[in-house]
Amino acid sequence: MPVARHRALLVLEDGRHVVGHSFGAEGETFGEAVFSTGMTGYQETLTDPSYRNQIVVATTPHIGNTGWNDEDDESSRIWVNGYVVRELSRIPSNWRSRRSLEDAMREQGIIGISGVDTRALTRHLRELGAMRIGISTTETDPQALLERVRAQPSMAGQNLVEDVTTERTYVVPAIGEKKYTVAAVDLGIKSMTPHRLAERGVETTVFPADASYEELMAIRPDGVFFSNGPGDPATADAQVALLRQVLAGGTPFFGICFGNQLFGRALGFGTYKLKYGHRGINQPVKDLSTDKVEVTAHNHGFAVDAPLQGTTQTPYGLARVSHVNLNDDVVEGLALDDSEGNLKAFSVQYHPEAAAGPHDARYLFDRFVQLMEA
Ligand SMILES: NC(=O)CC[C@H](N)C(=O)O
Repeated sequence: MPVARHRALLVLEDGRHVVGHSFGAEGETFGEAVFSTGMTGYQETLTDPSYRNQIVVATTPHIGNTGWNDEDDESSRIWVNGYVVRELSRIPSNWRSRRSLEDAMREQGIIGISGVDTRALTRHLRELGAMRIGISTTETDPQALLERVRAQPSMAGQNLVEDVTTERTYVVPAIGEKKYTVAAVDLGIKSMTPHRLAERGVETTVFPADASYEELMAIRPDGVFFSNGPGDPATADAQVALLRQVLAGGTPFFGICFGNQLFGRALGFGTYKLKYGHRGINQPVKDLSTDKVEVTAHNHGFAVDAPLQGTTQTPYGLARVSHVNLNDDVVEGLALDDSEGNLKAFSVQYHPEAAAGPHDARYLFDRFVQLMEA
């Protein structure tokens, strides 16, 4: 049955506007417009806390085909501030589906707009860079909405860790025999990450982002993990200070995405905002230690500024870039070696946990386990 749809208005901060159809909740919403090229995995994308204060534009023209299930959420809720699609599937069909994408969005108050040429919008964002966006199902005047879009803060300078981190410490048990204990700092963690560790015999204790070094060490961890997360890494000084204590103490460390950016800052490198970021599940990354290329899942708008070649002396050891993006040479991984050349700590900018795939980068969890073993 075709649904009669209300009008929705989308306005970008440069004044470009599009009229489409409302889906999900009604009202008005703002954020940073970012495009994702993943053809699958919208449920994982929408529930990724790293998308806090962002409105996702799906380049894939047909979204919602497999509905919404009870298993694939990456966290307790949808985090995006809005969703922009070309065409919404009218009949979701999958054996695991429990409700439609639209029902899930409506239940959680998330505003969507369909009927938008999202490929044209993406080309525009690629040319001009990520920008602020507003969607409204109540406003009809683009100029009025534009003024409210321009009154929003930009993503640079936003600290969003407190919005997404867990209030209480919790434990994700190992699957099968427990071999290692990891202290994970939740900066916006996705549930697949402790799961990948659990599959390898790791029990993960997930801590709030304001946990102290003493609290982490109280569980006598074999390794410390810093998760992905939303916002500007330059605002997370407290967690950078915590990470420096971990590095000085010598506990093996692994970081993903935001965790990679904070590792970079802890080592003395800077971070900067990319023009439009990497979001999708087909980004080619080269592991500089093996020269192997892996196809990887990404969601980042910031990156670490570090020399691609050579090593950098830091108070914690010798730092080097371990992975690089083959599309644009962006730093995709960092490693820290001790004076004997043994790995002490490492991180990647992309997502080896990749719930929606691809799985090329899963070896990184094995690398973390090997590091704890050593
Ligand atoms: N997925 C993430 O951890 C994102 C990190 C950071 N918020 C960025 O946009 O680059």
